[in-house]
Parts: sequence; structure tokens; C-alpha cells
Amino acid sequence: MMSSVLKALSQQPRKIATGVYLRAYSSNTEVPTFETLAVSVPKPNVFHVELNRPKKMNSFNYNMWIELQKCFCSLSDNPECRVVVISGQGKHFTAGIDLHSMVELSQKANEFEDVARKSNFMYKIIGLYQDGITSLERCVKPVLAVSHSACVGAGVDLLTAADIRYCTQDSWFQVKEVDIGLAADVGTLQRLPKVIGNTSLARELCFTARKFDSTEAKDMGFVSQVLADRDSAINHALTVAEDIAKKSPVAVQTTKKCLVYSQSRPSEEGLEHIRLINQVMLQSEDLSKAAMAQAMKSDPPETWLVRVRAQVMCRDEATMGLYSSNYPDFRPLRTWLVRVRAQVMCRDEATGGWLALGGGGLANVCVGKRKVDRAAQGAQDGDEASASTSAPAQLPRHSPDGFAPPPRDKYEYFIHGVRISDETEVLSCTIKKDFQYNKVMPTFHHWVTDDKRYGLTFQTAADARAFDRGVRTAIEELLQGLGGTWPCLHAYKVDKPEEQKERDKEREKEREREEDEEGNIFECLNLPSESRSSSEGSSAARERRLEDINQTPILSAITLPRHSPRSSLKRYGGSGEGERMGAEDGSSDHCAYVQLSAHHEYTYPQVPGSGSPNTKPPLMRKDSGSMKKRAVTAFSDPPPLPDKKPIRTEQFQARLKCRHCHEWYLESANRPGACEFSPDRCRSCVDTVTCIKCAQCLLYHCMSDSEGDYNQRPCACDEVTHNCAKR
Ligand SMILES: CCC/C=C/C=C/C(=O)SCCNC(=O)CCNC(=O)[C@H](O)C(C)(C)COP(=O)(O)OP(=O)(O)OC[C@H]1O[C@@H](n2cnc3c(N)ncnc32)[C@H](O)[C@@H]1OP(=O)(O)O
Repeated sequence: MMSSVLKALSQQPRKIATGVYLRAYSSNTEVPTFETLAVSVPKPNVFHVELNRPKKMNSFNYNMWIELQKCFCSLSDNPECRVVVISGQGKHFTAGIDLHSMVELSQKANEFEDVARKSNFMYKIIGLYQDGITSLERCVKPVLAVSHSACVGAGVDLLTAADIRYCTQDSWFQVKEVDIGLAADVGTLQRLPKVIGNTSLARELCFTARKFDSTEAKDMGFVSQVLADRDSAINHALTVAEDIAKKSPVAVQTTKKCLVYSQSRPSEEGLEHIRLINQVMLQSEDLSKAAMAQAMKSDPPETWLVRVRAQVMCRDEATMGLYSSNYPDFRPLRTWLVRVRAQVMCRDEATGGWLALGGGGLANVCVGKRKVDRAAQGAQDGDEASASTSAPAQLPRHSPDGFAPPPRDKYEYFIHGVRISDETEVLSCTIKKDFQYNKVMPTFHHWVTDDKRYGLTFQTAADARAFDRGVRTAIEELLQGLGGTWPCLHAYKVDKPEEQKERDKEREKEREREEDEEGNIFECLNLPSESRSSSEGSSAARERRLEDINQTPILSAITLPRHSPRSSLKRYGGSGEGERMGAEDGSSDHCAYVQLSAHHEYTYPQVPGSGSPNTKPPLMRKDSGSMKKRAVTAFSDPPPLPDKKPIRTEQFQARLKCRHCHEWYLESANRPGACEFSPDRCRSCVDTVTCIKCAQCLLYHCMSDSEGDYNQRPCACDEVTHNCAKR
């Protein structure tokens, strides 16, 4: 008894300050927000749209026309939405067009002196208003309208575009347009005659603008049902909507499409239309599921194949942010550059090893970009601790056309991780000026920023590469914003500076090379640090960071050749620390690879034509007798030999490209004869000594078949033919 009372109470609508009615069901579904409309999700897959200008009798101002279109367009695309209920807040359903905005509109039109231009303007406005109403019809989800008290003018247009209409006993309707001196132009004249199926009555109502009440509305078929009051009418509509929402969306939406298509076309055309659609839709799993449920007299299936949880996103090229495609104008949801799955690690300072953060578990980790709060921006400008881009912020105050452009938004980049199992945030850091990124293993990268060290163990090398690209993009953008120095911001330039173009080219090459060569996995990225004010910029700090890297226990340090420990950081984007450090040492940073530290040794590849005894290319095979031949161009720029002798041989194997068959191969798989296209020296030697080639030449003509092929073993012929030689 108690539970049924509670249930009944919970089903009572509850009004909150914004005017949105919350009902029993609460959903995590994202709903669009509007100024003139309130949208809620009171039942699973049922969206409730309320006209929300109660003080103005829900009259249609310019904004409402526009928002109606946006709202129904987004609901039409929203996979979470299957049915829509529309009703009005306050005393009346709607007083029709806002008469004040109507006056404003005619004033606006009068600004055009020329009749053609004035007409053009009005043509566009009427189109926009028509779209607002027609969006209900265009929405592929059924729309159920609930009218209470007055429904005047544009309100009738709106109702005629809905699929199902309900009203309250106190309802009255009026096709009021002629009374305000115009012919209804947003749908009533086209739809009302069809809705009520009585052209005589429709014309009477439109010519006279007389009111008709709920009883007459029911009698003429304008509404399906009359309910006692607004709440019961809305609840009734929601119940019907919930019922529809349980049915196959494929079936329901196709039904709506066909009804709308057929309402103004001959049956023949409508039949062809549904035939074309159903030749596809009848193959849907929904059909078999629903038919089975009917046959078994069981409840309709709870979930349908088409009920997807995926959020369709689109990318804003300007901000690189991702937005929900359902609400492109007003719902920015994500601003990440890349998102992957990985285990977040942190450095255990005591042991120097890496530990899984927060007890481990896979996390969704993203490199993101977010707008810096303008209020905080001022404070941050003086704060060097955070990396952010705002290149255009320093536009000259007086531009040539006399308009100073508004200051551009400022962004910062962050890395964020949320454990998948319990949605706990396990990683959150902003990319700061001391950011240093190390790719130590194909599936393990780590970085230092703001004096904190984090690592990621990726599930796949592809994830690692994607993440690395996200980091690069962030750094590139930071560099672009910074103009290569830190933290001074440079004035906005429309054209990319030469050095930037160079960097872009280099980056492109880098990316191509990376995609080609999976062996290129040991790398270190740094943000420029030349104008650091803190002690971080000191050489001591650099040494400390190098030391940190060298202590990495997983695959040892990433350094450039040991002739200069200070140049061990690989440059990035042409302005990295490594490059400058190399220059300081007087040795240009021409080593396009990295080497392992003292813990791990490696052999150098032999470079054809390399004259210097001190030069050996890196990380290559030991077996010089291999039949595979690497591409000569691969290591045309060999590094200097390290000072120390290798202690033991590193197991690492680079992938190389065979110059004969152009296949990639691993050193370990490079046995003699591995490539069938490579010349076989032993064989040619034997051939030469035995003169077999000579013999083959002699026999070629008489042994060859019609296509020029000849038999290698003449005595193998089953029968002697005229072109087969005797042994
Ligand atoms: C390109 C164009 C395409 C579109 C064409 C559309 C055409 C149409 O919609 S034609 C219909 C236009 N609407 C009207 O003519 C309705 C006029 N209003 C009324 O008849 C009554 O206000 C109504 C029956 C709706 C309600 O009566 P009630 O006694 O309950 O309230 P009121 O005291 O009359 O009004 C309360 C306040 O609301 C303001 N208001 C009412 N209707 C409108 C409106 N359409 N536009 C703007 N404001 C409206 C009314 O002025 C009152 O305000 P206030 O005086 O400040 O209290």
C-alpha cells in the first residue's frame, strides 16, 4: 500500500524553479538547453519540450522560432530520443506570435527602402518561421502535443505539425491570423484541412477566426483525446509516448516518414516510397525480435538493436575541440586531442621504479585542450608556471579598419586519465614549461612536468603512437603560440613564419618516417626552456632531468651519443632544448636516432661507404652475411662512435627494408636465402663452375615452350616432343 502511494507520489510532476517538470524517471541523457524552451527526459527515451515563456503567454518571439527548429532537429538526430512530447508552461499553451516582435519585424523590414530587398528580407524570415513549425514534422521521432487553455494563431500551426494532439477540457483554439491582418503562412492552411479531413470546416475556421473549444476539437478530429487538466493531459501523453518508445524505433520512425510523405501525395507514390524503404528495413533484426515477441505473446524486447550508446562527435577545427553532433551550437562536450586506453604509472621516488597509480587498472587517458578562464588569465599571464597558447591575444590595439578585435581566448593543454572500472580520476596534469616526454618503449612512455613524473603503459603500440601524436600536437600548438620562446607571447601573424613552415615540414617528415619505421621508438620531447626564470632552466636542473631519465629502469636512458652527455635530449620541432644544447657543444644534432645507456649495449650497422673508423650506424644487425640488403639511404648520416666499448649486445632489433623485395624484415628472421629475389652467391658460384648456365643457354631454344619458358630438367619429360631435347 505504502509503496503504491509512494509510486503515485513519485509520478506526480514536480515543478522546479526553471519551469521544467521533473517526473519519475531521471536520465543521465544530455539534453539541449534553450532560452525559450525547457527540455527534460521524464521517461526512458521520451523527451519533453515545454514552451517556456509563461509570462508572455508562450508567445513566439524570434528566438523561439529559431530554437524550435534547433531543438527538433537535434532530437531527430539524438539516438537517445524516440518520442517527443510538447506542451506549454503557464496559463495558456500559447498566445501565438509575439505581437511586439511582429512590430519589431516590420520596423526592421522598413529599413530597406527598396521593395525587392524588403521582400527578400521577409521571404527569409517567413522561411525561418516555417522551419520552426515544420521541424516537428521533419523530426523522425513521433511528436505528441498537449494544448491547454488558449492556443492562438501560430499555436494552431504548431499543433497541426505534430503527430498526435491532446488537449484539456478548458482548451480553446483560434486560427487568428486574419484578425491581425494576415494570411496564416506557417502551416495551418496547408495542414489543418488534412488533419481534420474536412475542408469546409477548415475554411470556415480560417476565414472567420472563430474560436472552437475542446469538445468541437475532439469532434472534428483535431485532437485525439480531451483530458481533465494540464497535468493529467501531459501524463497521458507521456504514457502514450513511453509505450511508443518501447517499440522498434526502426518501425516507428519509418512509419512516421511514410505517413508524412504520403499525406500530400497519391497513394501510388506513397506505396512506392514505403516499398523502397522496407526493402531495406524488413531486413532489420527488429522485425524478427518483435515478431517473435508477438508470437510468444511476450513483452516487446527491452532493447533494440538500434539503441546505441555511442555519442556522435564532430570536431571544431578552430579549437580542435570535440562537440556533440546533436547540439553543435551549444553543447561543447569534449576538448581532447587524443584519447587512448592505458595504465597510468607514477614514479616511486624511493626505489626509482614505476608503480601503477591508484592501485592500477586501465584508464581512458586524453591529451586535452581547455580554455583558460579569462578572470584567471590575468593572474596567469604573470605566472610562468603554466603552458598556454594565446598568440592572437596581442593583436595591435588599433587595426587598420579602426576596430580593435576582441582578445582571443587562451588555451592550456592537459593530460587527464579516468580509470574505466570506477571512473576515478587517476591522472590530471597540465603541460607546463618543463614538460619533457620520453618514449622509452613502444608501449611505455613517460613524462615530467611541473616536477612530477608520470608514465603510461599502453595496451597497444598504436595507442602509444596516437597518444604521442596528441602530445606532439599539443606541443606544436604551444610552440606556435609561444613563437618558440618561453613564456613571452608573440604578436599574431597571419602568415606562418618561415621557421614555422620549416617546422611543419619537419614534423610531416617525422610523422611519415614514424609511420614507416616502427623501430623509431626511443625519443624524448621537450618544450623550449630558454627564457625560464626559475632554477629549472639552469644546467644543474637539466643534468638532474637527464639523471632521472638515466635512472629509468625499464629500458634505460634515452640519450644521444655519449660524446656529449649534454646533447642527449633529442630536439623537437626545431626549437627544442636538445638542439640548442647540441649547438652549444659545437656538434650539430644530426643524430636521427637514440642509443641505449650503459646498462644495454648495441651493435652498430655497417654503413656502405662510411670512411670514418669512428662512425657506425645504430641498432643494426650483426650478421653481415645476410642475403637481405638494407636500403642504402636508410643510414646516410651516421653518428659518431661512442667512446666506450660495448659490454654486451642489446637484444633490440630494428626493422629494415629489403632492397630486393622491398619487404620489411627483422634481423632475426634474416637467414641466408630469406629473400627469394636476392642474388644467391653460392648458387651463382656453382653455376659458373659447372658451366650449367652455358648449357642452359645452348639448350634454351630447343627446350623452350611456346611462351619462351624452358624446362630446367630436360630428362624429366614424359614423352619426347619435337621441341624437347634428348639428354
Ligand atoms: C511571419 C509570421 C508568421 C506567423 C504568424 C502568426 C500569427 C499569429 O499568431 S496570430 C495570433 C496573434 N496573437 C494574438 O492575437 C493573441 C493576443 N492575446 C490574447 O488574445 C490574449 O492575451 C490571450 C487570450 C492569449 C490571453 O488572455 P489573458 O486574459 O489570459 O491574458 P492577457 O491579460 O490578455 O495577457 C497577458 C499578458 O500577455 C501579453 N500577451 C498576450 N498575448 C500576447 C502576444 N501574442 N504577444 C505579446 N504579448 C502578449 C499581454 O500583452 C499581457 O501582457 P501585460 O499587459 O504586460 O500583462
